[in-house]
Amino acid sequence: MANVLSIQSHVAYGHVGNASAVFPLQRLGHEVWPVHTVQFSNHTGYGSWTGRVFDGQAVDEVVDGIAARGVLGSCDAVLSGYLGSADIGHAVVGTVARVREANPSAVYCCDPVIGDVGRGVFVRPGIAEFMRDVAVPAADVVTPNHFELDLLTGRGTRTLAEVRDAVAALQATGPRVVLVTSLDVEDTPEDAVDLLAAEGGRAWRVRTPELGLSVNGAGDAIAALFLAHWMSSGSAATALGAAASSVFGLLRMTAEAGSREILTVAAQEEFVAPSRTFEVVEV
Ligand SMILES: Nc1ncnc2c1ncn2[C@@H]1O[C@H](COP(=O)(O)OP(=O)(O)O)[C@@H](O)[C@H]1O
Ligand SMILES: Cc1ncc(COP(=O)(O)O)c(C=O)c1O
Ligand SMILES: [Mg+2]
Repeated sequence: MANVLSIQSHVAYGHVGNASAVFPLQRLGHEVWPVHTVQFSNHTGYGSWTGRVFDGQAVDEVVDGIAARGVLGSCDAVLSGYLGSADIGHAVVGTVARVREANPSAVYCCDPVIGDVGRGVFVRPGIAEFMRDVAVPAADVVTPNHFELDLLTGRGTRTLAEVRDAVAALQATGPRVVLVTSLDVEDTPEDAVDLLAAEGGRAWRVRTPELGLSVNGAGDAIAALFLAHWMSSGSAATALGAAASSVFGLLRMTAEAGSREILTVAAQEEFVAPSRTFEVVEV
């Protein structure tokens, strides 16, 4: 079981950021040390929300307090997501350096939350550049969606071969492991969603049905699950299959209930024993 320092947004109502990532990790038996980059009433997909964006100092203060407990050396992973500001991003990367100093085998998983197909870029100016130039190069594992992969690599990938090239280009900047979510390439069927994971010059794909819903927070859940399964199995292929199957189960229940928020709590069995598992194919 791992100790995961999860530095992400928090919402009071609903499930994005830490409010999406923390519980699945706990349900799998991991300890999570959540540090919040923002505290909002609800996710920004609603168009209006209250609450505030914290700053780098606010993140540093909490990490200082954790360090004062003498436990940074037992931190196995840092997970980061929605940042709020580039200043917070610098605090995250500074925290990663502190954790690695205390535990050289700790890993950093960066979910480079920038935007999405359709919605475009939904973070503040400067965040995309910060992700590309600072956070992603510092990471061991990154989990962009297809839109973010293209943006980070300055490409417009349409085929699996182009995606693999872009993933290799991203790996050349630092991260060993890449998970691309919501992959939509030329041979992706209309009614399907692809995901691709790459590690050590190899890549694997999983294909699930596309569900008739559009939700926020699925990316935050899949990044957390992928990291947890990658740490426990040591295999990107295994982690891909497990994370994709769990998130599919979560979203299938969400779609059946017609809920605007993902059913993180009600669908908790899906994190432990997905009701449907999908084949992992090397590509
Ligand atoms: N409408 C959907 N139907 C099926 N699976 C989905 C759907 N939306 C999200 N997912 C699953 O959740 C994963 C993460 O969602 P995604 O939208 O890519 O994350 P993000 O919110 O970071 O953009 C996708 O790769 C896919 O496996
Ligand atoms: C506060 C906050 N955090 C995180 C996210 C990321 O959500 P997703 O997992 O859908 O990328 C969003 C997206 O709306 C958000 O508003
Ligand atoms: Mg995302």
